[in-house]
Amino acid sequence: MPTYAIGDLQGCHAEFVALLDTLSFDPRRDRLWLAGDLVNRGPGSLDCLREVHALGDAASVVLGNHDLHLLAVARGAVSAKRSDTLAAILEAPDRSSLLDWLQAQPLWVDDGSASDRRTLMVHAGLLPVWSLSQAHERAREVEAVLRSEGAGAFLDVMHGNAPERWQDDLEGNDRLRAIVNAFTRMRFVAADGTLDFKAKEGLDSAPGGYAPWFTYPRQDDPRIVFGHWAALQGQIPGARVRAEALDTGCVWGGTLTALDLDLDLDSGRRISVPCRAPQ
Ligand SMILES: Nc1ncnc2c1ncn2[C@@H]1O[C@H](COP(=O)(O)OP(=O)(O)OP(=O)(O)OP(=O)(O)OC[C@H]2O[C@@H](n3cnc4c(N)ncnc43)[C@H](O)[C@@H]2O)[C@@H](O)[C@H]1O
Repeated sequence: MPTYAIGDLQGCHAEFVALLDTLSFDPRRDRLWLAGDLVNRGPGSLDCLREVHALGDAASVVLGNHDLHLLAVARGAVSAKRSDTLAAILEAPDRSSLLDWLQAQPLWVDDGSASDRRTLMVHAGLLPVWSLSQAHERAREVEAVLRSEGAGAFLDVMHGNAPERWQDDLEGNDRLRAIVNAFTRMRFVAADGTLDFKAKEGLDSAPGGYAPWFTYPRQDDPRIVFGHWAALQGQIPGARVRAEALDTGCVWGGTLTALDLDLDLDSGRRISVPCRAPQ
């Protein structure tokens, strides 16, 4: 029963089907972890959502920034951007069941062990100033709100960069937004936990005083599976944590990548399929 982790689908449905085929994936036997951003930018967002939803318990998903953006657009909290490819989902007859399911997905998935060396998946990364248990608790805070009657009120004000620096005494929507931004939008971070939201390209685009989140050493030693940062092309030079970058930029003309999680970190067993139709 292999478990495969796959990076950002972003509506690349044809490639997703091709990758599952290459893996000979069988939902009765195998398991799938999906690192978030199932939708947007690519042409097959509705099909991706339906396909993953239909996998049921065979798939574990974390929410990415584009998934959360879809939830906010769907309730009219923000307008769709010109580059969004979400219209088919918003007009679909099964829109409600798909969006309800999406909104119930977590920010954090792990292998169920309590160990400091557990394998976990988040969309963007793990904020270096948080311990493993703090990060897990904070993910649970947001997940509880998204599954509550207060979800809409938070989605209405979720977008935004402030507060950029995490502080333990943050409260209310500022606290929730800071948690969402750390888990789903982080790339470069300052040593005090301040996030940068401008730089999106490769490692040489780091603003002064900021470094990739995975270059800060941690006291604990989890194996962190993440997506989000396409320009890394799956590489994390200088990493000081055990991490696996899985967004290999399919929607940008790169590849869609799966990692066999049951093998050792150093085994490097990745399976990729090429983008079929660059955006
Ligand atoms: N709390 C909140 N506040 C605000 N917004 C929120 C929010 N919560 C959710 N959102 C939403 O988040 C969405 C994304 O915001 P954006 O700000 O538009 O997205 P992004 O950082 O570019 O993220 P993306 O996930 O697309 O990054 P990727 O690495 O693929 O691509 C990034 C760049 O990498 C480049 N790239 C890709 N592959 C590359 C390669 N091989 N080499 C170099 N560059 C590459 C691409 O050209 C691209 O410019 C918006 O819709 C926004 O509304």
